[in-house]
Amino acid sequence: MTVLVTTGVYKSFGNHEVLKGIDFRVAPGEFAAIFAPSGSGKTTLLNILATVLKPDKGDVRINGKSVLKISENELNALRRDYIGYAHQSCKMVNSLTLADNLALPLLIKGAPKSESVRAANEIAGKLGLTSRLGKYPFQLSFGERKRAVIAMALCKKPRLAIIDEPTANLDDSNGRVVLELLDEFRKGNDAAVVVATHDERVREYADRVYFLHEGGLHADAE
Ligand SMILES: Nc1ncnc2c1ncn2[C@@H]1O[C@H](COP(=O)(O)OP(=O)(O)OP(=O)(O)O)[C@@H](O)[C@H]1O
Repeated sequence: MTVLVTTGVYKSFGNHEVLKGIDFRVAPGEFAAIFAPSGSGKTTLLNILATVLKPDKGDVRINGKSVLKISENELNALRRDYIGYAHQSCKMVNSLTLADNLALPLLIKGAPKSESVRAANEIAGKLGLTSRLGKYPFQLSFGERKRAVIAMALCKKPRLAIIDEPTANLDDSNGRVVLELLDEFRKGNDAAVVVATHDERVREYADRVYFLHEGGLHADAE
């Protein structure tokens, strides 16, 4: 049983072939780490896994269905209910407080307001953001925004969480808090977690480690 499977995924921009036949899979409860040097196509790959970018060739199957063959409505439902994606750009809604940003994914999923607020408060507590809940995104540090977008990705309890550089912009101790939370999340929810990272500490948590190099995804030889 798998949450996500890609087969033979290719992606080019102009004549620059960035991904050259990516085969990847992740199962429920599994933590997969992709080590990727800057410019190797990490964001391109994560965007494809999260369904926000289409490959030129190959297939991406999520929850048993090819995301290239389902309707736009089904795709939106998949993104809303099944996938939590923390993109490296740390996008938040600038006109909403941190508390409202955190509650938003659950409200969009259709959860009652009380449940959304409770879940937002809970995850803010776990990530040391409680004192920042009333602040707007522009009032947050890079590290706080990083933790906020991870919280937004996880608070709706997706079956598939895709987190770009979970520990970037974080000090050692906050980085460790985030990695522990991701580990607890996948174990507690039988969810698949996929991260792209440069942080060697991620190896302690990952079931599978890959390298993205020259357009190919290679399993760790260790
Ligand atoms: N929309 C686009 N149009 C043209 N070229 C693009 C586009 N998106 C990415 N690229 C190119 O594809 C290559 C891989 O980009 P990508 O953003 O996936 O790299 P990355 O590994 O995430 O890098 P970084 O870690 O520095 O963000 C780069 O050479 C980039 O310039």
